[in-house]
Amino acid sequence: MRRLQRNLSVFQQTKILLWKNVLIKWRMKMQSFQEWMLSLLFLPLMFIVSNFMMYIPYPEVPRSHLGQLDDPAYNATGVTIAFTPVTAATRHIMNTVASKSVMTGIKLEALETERALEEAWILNQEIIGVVFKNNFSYHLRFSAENVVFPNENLEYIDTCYNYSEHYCESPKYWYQGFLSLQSSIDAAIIEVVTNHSVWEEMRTIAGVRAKSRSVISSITLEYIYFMITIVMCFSSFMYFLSVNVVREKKKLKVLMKLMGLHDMAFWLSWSLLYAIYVLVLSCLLTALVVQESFYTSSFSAILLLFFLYGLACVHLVFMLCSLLRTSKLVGSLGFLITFLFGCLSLSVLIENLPEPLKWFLSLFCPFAFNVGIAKIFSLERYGIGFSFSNIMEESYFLLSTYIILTFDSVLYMLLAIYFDKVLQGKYGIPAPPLFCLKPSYWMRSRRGFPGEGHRGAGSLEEPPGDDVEPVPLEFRGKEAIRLHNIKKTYKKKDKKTEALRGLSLNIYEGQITALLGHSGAGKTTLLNVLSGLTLPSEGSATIYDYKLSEIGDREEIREMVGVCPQFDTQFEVLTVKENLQTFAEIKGIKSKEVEQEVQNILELLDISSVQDTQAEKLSGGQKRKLSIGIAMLGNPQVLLLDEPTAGLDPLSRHQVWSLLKEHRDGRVILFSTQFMDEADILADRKAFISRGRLKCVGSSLFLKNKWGIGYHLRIHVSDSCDVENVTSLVKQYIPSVMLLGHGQYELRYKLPLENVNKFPDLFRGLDSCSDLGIINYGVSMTTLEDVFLRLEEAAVDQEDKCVPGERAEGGARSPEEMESGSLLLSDTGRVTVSCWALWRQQVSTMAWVRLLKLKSSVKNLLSIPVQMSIWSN
Ligand SMILES: Nc1ncnc2c1ncn2[C@@H]1O[C@H](COP(=O)(O)OP(=O)(O)OP(=O)(O)O)[C@@H](O)[C@H]1O
Repeated sequence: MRRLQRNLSVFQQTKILLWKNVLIKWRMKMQSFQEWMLSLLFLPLMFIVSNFMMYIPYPEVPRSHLGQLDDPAYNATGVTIAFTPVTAATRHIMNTVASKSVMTGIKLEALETERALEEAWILNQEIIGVVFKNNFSYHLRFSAENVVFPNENLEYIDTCYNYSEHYCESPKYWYQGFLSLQSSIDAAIIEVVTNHSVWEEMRTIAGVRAKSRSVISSITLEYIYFMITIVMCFSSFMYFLSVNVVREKKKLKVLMKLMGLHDMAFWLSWSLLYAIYVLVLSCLLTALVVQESFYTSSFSAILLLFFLYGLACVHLVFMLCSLLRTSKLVGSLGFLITFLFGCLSLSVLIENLPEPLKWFLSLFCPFAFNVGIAKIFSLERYGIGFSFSNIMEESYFLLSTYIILTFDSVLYMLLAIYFDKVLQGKYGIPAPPLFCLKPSYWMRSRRGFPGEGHRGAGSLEEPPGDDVEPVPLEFRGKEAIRLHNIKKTYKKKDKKTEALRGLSLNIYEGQITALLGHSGAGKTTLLNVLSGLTLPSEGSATIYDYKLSEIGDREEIREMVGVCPQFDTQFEVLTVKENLQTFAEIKGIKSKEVEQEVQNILELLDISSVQDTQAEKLSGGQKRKLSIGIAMLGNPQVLLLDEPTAGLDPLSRHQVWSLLKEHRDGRVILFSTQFMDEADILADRKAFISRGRLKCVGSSLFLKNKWGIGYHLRIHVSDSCDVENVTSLVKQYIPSVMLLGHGQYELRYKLPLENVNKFPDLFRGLDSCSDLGIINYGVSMTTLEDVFLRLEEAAVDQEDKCVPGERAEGGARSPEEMESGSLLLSDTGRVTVSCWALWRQQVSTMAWVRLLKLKSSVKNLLSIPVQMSIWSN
């Protein structure tokens, strides 16, 4: 066995997969083109949105005279002013205000604390509060509806309903008494401190509203369009990424994992490729927004914000891919999350959200990103802009946006790896929810490789019985795979399928073992258990004493096993050679040996001529050969092949047989097949499985003897032959002969096994009676196919006895049944419905199919909380 590089680092595997991803992207030019076209569409869209205001004719609010401070129409009269704290100075100031201000009929209330002031306000909401910080500075506390509502994003921007001056917000300060009170307190302080009265000057203060275009409705609208558009800028990447990742994850990732792929490498390779995509698009977007909207901000600071957001979106897709099974679901949910949380983030434009809620919502990257964008808008209004130079001062908030987006990215990635490990896919063994707390996960067992002095410690004996042929002495102690009472039950709602029902078997090093059985017997399930694609429901299985049930041991097993699954697994757009190179490197074959190993496999399987053909363009047989080649990379110690020659032409089958025979010494080869001749020629040991149980195991000779049907005699005869005469002749030598049937020119007899010694006399007799019309004859031994049919018959009989009146699913049917079944088929191939009815039928059928698919998608979505609740229990 070729010694593979153990513990190939995540970095090395990522590099291999990244290169593969780049190749795939390059080959799928059409998809890449669409992806980029859709992404680049955002540039003109952003341009239009950024200039949106220029296309909407918003009327201006004109400059207007509000009035004079001593005009009683604009002055609050008879108000209650509560002030705090109460000192001699504050009391003096407030008394001066009450006696000299333009405001008339003021009632003063002195309160000890600000808290008392708030409580008084709850009882009487007409109260205006004055909170002195010292003798010269104070806060005015007005009811929210009497002043402009403060907002960190929109402060200093006037809000005017209907653009009419009367409905603007800022004059509230004038009309609701804020300015008169402020001026009065200022005048009182000046008088108290300087002993100089300014009350007369104060009366002449006039209010003027400046001409402006800034109205909240239009500004908010502009922001809303901008923020919703920009938050969706990576949507097209998200969609195409989900399609690629889900497709690869479904089939190829399982196979790559069987070869020792680190989860992290798989995700990182996609992440790195898309990081480049995100970077390019971020540069273009930044160039645009810096030009059109964020004039004073720096290019690099905005670029980093876009980049971190793009990366978080990519990792969000990874997390969804781990949770959901179809790319449509992932794409739709990704879009929904981006849109919903993008919209939700608009709330920061209007409300000051509580900090904990803001932090929580920031766990969703679109929200965190848009909060950052809103903050940049607010900085832009001050003319400060966002840059690295002011990140610790004015833009410190943006620093937290960077940190949150990075945190989100890492969190999504870790969750993607976690869900990928613990959620049950079609293939693969889910890890327990707390797998990372188990020491076996972190510590790999080191019991040495086969051939390092390790051999069969604590071996289980081959299950005894008449149906199991003892192995020759030289194989004793060479048990490489031990299966003990393996059961596998698939449960779906109330339906239970027992694929394996307590199967015990030893498989030996140096032998080729075939698994035979009817369709649905459990061969694939058994190979899946051994490959680590599924866990048995009961029983134990070991490969060279490494237990399949232990996570740590499974890692060791992966290094010595080569698997060819029933389905073909290749990267469709990569060529045969590139596929082999990729898998060879993932397996850990040293880089400088990869080329030689790939050439070797290409030659051994005779596929050198198609080495530069993309896998999707190969014939079924060529794809199968490639699958075998992938399994044989690195010359693994144990080869598990599920129907390796299905779809191969006779010549290719013989090539594969020779190849496997050449590799038999010192290795374990286990394969399943439907072809009895293949098992007969290739396998040293055949294991018949029927309905999940081992029926018998041994060499061809053992099986034929055990289930001995004897020999078949075929006599070719002429037209003049009389069947009776020939049969009597044969009976003279072998009385128990049985006529199986006859055609016009052929008679078929069954000769019992125990009469072999009489065969020479029989042959002599047949030779001497050519006058009976005998042209020639031949004898053939029982084939493995006969054994198979016999075993199946016996299994059906047994099943019938066990469950009267009930036949197991997938069981063999009698010829009579088959005949009656065939009557169900239409006797002609004619279409029996009219054109219009056929169209209706097809439409309703397709609609039904769509509905079923939708149902399965919904089920998939709903299964997530169920899985979660199972863990929590
Ligand atoms: N994922 C699954 N869920 C439910 N039942 C399954 C699943 N996989 C296999 N089965 C059932 O388990 C039984 C054994 O299937 P298996 O694929 O192991 O048979 P097989 O001997 O390999 O058949 P074939 O030669 O046709 O591939 C069948 O009845 C099958 O329907």
